Amino acid sequence: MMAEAIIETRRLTKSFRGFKAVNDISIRVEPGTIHALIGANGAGKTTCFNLLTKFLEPSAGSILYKGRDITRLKPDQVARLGMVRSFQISAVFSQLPALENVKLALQRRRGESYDFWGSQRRLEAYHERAMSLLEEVGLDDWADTLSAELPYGRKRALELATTLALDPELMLLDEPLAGMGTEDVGRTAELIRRVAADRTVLMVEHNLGVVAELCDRITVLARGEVLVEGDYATVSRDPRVIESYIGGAHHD
Ligand SMILES: Nc1ncnc2c1ncn2[C@@H]1O[C@H](COP(=O)(O)OP(=O)(O)OP(=O)(O)O)[C@@H](O)[C@H]1O
Repeated sequence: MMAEAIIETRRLTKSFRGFKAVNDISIRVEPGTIHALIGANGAGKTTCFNLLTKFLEPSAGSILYKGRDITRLKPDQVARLGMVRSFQISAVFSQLPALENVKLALQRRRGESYDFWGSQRRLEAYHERAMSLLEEVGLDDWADTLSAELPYGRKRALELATTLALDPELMLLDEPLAGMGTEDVGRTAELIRRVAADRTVLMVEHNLGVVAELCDRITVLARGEVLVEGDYATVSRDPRVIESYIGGAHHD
């Protein structure tokens, strides 16, 4: 018997005025894996991701999180179940230092109110944990730097730290390497590998080199449907995948 998927879609469909951007997609993400959704431009990756993270309502089909039907839940409800989308839910306050942002995220996880004027003492309780999260993402030397002043790659690392503060079981990363230079790509990929050691990661990513390096399993989408699924070696030599990338307007 197969292990229970951490997240699973069953015949998931999303139509926009009759056009099926996601058409009858059934995907299973196994716990403890790094799983990528890839595909040429317009394949339906973002739509699928937005359905999973509850930013869009499906037209048909269902989504199960650890066997529980979450199709009709709201993003904050699924976040509380342990499924957190990075770079969206974890908004970073640019005028606060990196450390304060992580403390606020820790506070939010506890469901405490958003009172950062009066709650200095309460935030201090999170100091140690926040520092260790910054360390985890390689930002310990940047703790006092205003978030706005962090270099781009470091900003993404901070966003990852604020996501980790919510202690997710499943992290959903939307193009985590987009817009990064080579050095940041290497460091961030390493970071994703590290944070994935004791959780599951599902990501949409265009950088196939990194997908090859990082991901245990890859789902290739084309025209809103699952084209192929498997490890990188399997999907990368599949003629349908090659055709879809060459035939499709992929320009990343
Ligand atoms: N809100 C919307 N209304 C109408 N059509 C949409 C909407 N969102 C997406 N689409 C269409 O659905 C298809 C899939 O789009 P989607 O953004 O999911 O693809 P993608 O694989 O993420 O592409 P990219 O790599 O370019 O981001 C595209 O043809 C797009 O034009």
